[in-house]
Amino acid sequence: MGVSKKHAKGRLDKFYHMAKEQGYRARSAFKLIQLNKKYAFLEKAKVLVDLCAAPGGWLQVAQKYMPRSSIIIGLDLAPIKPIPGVITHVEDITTPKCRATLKGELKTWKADVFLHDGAPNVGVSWIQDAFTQNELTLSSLKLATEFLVPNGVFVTKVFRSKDYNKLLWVFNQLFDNVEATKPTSSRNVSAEIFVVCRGYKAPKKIDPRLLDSKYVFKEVDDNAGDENDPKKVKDRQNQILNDLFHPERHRDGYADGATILYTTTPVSEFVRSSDHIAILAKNNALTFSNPSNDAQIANDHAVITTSTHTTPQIRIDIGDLRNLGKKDFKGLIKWRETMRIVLGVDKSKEELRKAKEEAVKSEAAKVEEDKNKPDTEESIAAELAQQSEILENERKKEKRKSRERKAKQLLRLRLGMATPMDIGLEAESGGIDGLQHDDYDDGTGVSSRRGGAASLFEVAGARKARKVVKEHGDGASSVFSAQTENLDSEDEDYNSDDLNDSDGILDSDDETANRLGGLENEIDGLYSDYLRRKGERDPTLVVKQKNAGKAAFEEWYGVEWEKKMQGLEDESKPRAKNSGDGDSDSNDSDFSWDDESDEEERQSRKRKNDQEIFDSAIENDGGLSSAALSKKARVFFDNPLFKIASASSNSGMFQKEMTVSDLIEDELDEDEAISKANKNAKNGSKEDKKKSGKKRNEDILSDSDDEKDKKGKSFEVVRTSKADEDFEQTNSFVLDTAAKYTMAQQVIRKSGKRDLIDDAFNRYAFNDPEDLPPWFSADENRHNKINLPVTKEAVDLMKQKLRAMDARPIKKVAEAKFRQRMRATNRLEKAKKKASAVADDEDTPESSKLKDAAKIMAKALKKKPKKETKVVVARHSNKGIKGRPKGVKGRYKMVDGVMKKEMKRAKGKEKAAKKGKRNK
Ligand SMILES: C[S@@+](CC[C@H](N)C(=O)[O-])C[C@H]1O[C@@H](n2cnc3c(N)ncnc32)[C@H](O)[C@@H]1O
Repeated sequence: MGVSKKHAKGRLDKFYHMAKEQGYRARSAFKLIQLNKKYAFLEKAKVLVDLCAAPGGWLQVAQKYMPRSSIIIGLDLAPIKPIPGVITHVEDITTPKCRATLKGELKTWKADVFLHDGAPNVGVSWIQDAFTQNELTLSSLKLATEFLVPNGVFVTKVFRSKDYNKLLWVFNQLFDNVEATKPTSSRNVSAEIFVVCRGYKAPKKIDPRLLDSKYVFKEVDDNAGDENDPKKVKDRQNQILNDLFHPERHRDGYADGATILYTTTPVSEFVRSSDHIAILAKNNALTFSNPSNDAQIANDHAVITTSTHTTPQIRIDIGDLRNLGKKDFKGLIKWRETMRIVLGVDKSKEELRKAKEEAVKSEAAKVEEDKNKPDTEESIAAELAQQSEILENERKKEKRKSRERKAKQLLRLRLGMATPMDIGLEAESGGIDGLQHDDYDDGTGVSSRRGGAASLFEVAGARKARKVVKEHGDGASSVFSAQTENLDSEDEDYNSDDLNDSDGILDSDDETANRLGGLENEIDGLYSDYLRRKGERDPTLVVKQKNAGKAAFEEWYGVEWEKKMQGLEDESKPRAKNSGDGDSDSNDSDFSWDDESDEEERQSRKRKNDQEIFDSAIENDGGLSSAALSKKARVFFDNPLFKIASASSNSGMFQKEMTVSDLIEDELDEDEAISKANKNAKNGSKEDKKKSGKKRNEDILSDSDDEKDKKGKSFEVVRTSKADEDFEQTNSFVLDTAAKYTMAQQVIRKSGKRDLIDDAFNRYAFNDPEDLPPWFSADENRHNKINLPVTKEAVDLMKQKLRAMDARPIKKVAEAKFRQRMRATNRLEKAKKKASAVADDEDTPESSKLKDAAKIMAKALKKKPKKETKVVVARHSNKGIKGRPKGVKGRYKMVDGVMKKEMKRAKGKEKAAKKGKRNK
């Protein structure tokens, strides 16, 4: 069969491979095998005629299954390669010549079986274009009726269509038993079906109309009259396309009206027709034939054949439309579009573009022409109105933008992010364009670029700025109020253009002041809330702030302190000025967000300022009232412990005015005292040690009054009498050192409290072993072992890992094992393939199939015996030779006599050892 590989590729299925394996020329061989399996007509047949037999798959099957020395004749349009015991002829089965050839071969014989597997196809000269598939079937039946023995078998391929039933009816007239069947080897997507007609009636006379296609089939064109309805044409095209791309829809047969006849259409028609999809669907092939000798078709074909776009692939595709895939169809449709351009039916893209350009040009020329026409009064008025509207819109837009800018600027001013001087200058220069609104945090009113701690002072700065604005007199305040007004009207104006008209109206001064005050309070309130929330959310903030030099300011003394500080700060201002620190006033106002190099300097100045404020606050207060404390701090200091402590000390919470530097010094002193005490405890006599052991804590905490005076520090003497020791030890916790202060801070946090307790256990509390009770020492000796900073589980895990690492085979061994496994897998795969080929072999009986497959698998699984290495002693003729010794096949190893003896001895020892083991 002349089918190109490309077209056959879709058929490379199981039966294709099986046919290849078993030496059949066509996969269709399995169709006959399966039909014969069902109806067993080959084994009994002596004479068989195969019509449309090329390439000869069915002939091979017939030759295999029919008794020896049977007569097998094959006919086809295409030549068939010789098959032993098979006669073949190149014949067209529809011609009388074929009939004569057959008669000449059969002579007086009649055939027991007639086979027909004909299908019109490309690759041979299709002289009978007008013949259809089922007409071919009728032709084969005609031959069969002439040469078939009574009771003979006729097997034919039929395509399911509306003609199918008509054919069946004809078969039933001539045969006793007619059965249609579809072997599994026949593709589901194919509409072919096989009809096995048995028991030929061999009537003496057959009505010629029974075998005449004109009478048997009658074509009805269901689509007649639809051509003028574009919707129907489109729908039909879609339907056809769908069918083309989804052939599996035809599993149950083609719909009525769809043709399966071998039809062709001239290529020219396909290219020119608008119903090209239908042409693709209807026809088996497009040809360059011109039956009506039409001049245009001839011309088109000449152009198309010579065109470079008509590639060999396109020629193959148009020659066999039935075998095309979706991609091929798309390719053909694209090719058609190109051909239409080549033939001048459609315009190319370039031409279309040019046409479009032309159209645009002519339109522009028309507009130009209109322009040059003298203006009428109405057109001038309309144009004027249009222009003024545009101008008005632009003006409004500009106004809105400037209002927004001003509002933002004001907000910056209030948050201390800009100075009134800036505003004054910028206002004078007609706007503040350099401001970036990224610098805002709308939610809290606090700049996103500054840390929370610094913000407190920035709010103060903002207030200061406000003050300055007020003091600045009319000019500055008017700018300020103008901006305030704009900020107030911001909500209304931001989104509404309709309110733009009120832009220029300013409120009175009173209203401005009221609004300003309200806004100010609002911002203050928001900021206080923000600080409080932040403090509550982040317990570590206290420590952070302390580290930043703020000395737990807000957390310990509450936000109320902010106000106090504000007052102090305001007070300190003139002082700073008086002291000649000319920059101090401009500290805040000079700061610019963009000038980051000044940030550090500013921070250090701020810290200094804070320290001053903090110190003076302590000076003024001499302690802190509970009202001034934050909620957390208040809860902490409400503990009766502090009340007792403060009552006993009678000096408020801080017994002396302590500055941050004092606290640090205290801490250093305390450390000194501890180390001193430890030294004494170590170096002194036993007695001293005892004393120091008992009194060490006292010493550390109380220190001598003299020393106290010397240092000028007021350390509290904690213990007054032995009886009070316990009570005082627990109740006299006074925040008089930095260490205690830190501890107090730690107590606030839950985890900190826990850590504090844990850390309080001190194994060095007793330095002298004699201080310890004997049971403690014994216990200590028993349990005091080195405590590794790793858990037992972690060590065990590591041990396991190391063990696993040790157990891993070395690389070479692993590789060898892998190679071994791969070889085994490959062997098994091969065996599986062989076994499945055996299982699929239709010719082998089931019982032997199973045995064969089992044998193959067993062979594959069997371990190959290790090749033995022959030991050859290098003596006599083998002495000193190079290469393989004579008469030795396979693997060998040359050894000298001594080596052989040694090997023997080693083997003997091994054996003896084994024996000994067994005897034991
Ligand atoms: C599907 S193939 C047959 C395959 C065949 N049964 C085998 O097993 O090898 C169909 C064959 O019908 C042949 N054919 C189609 N029309 C024919 C005709 N009018 N005369 C003879 N052979 C024809 C084609 O040449 C083609 O080789």
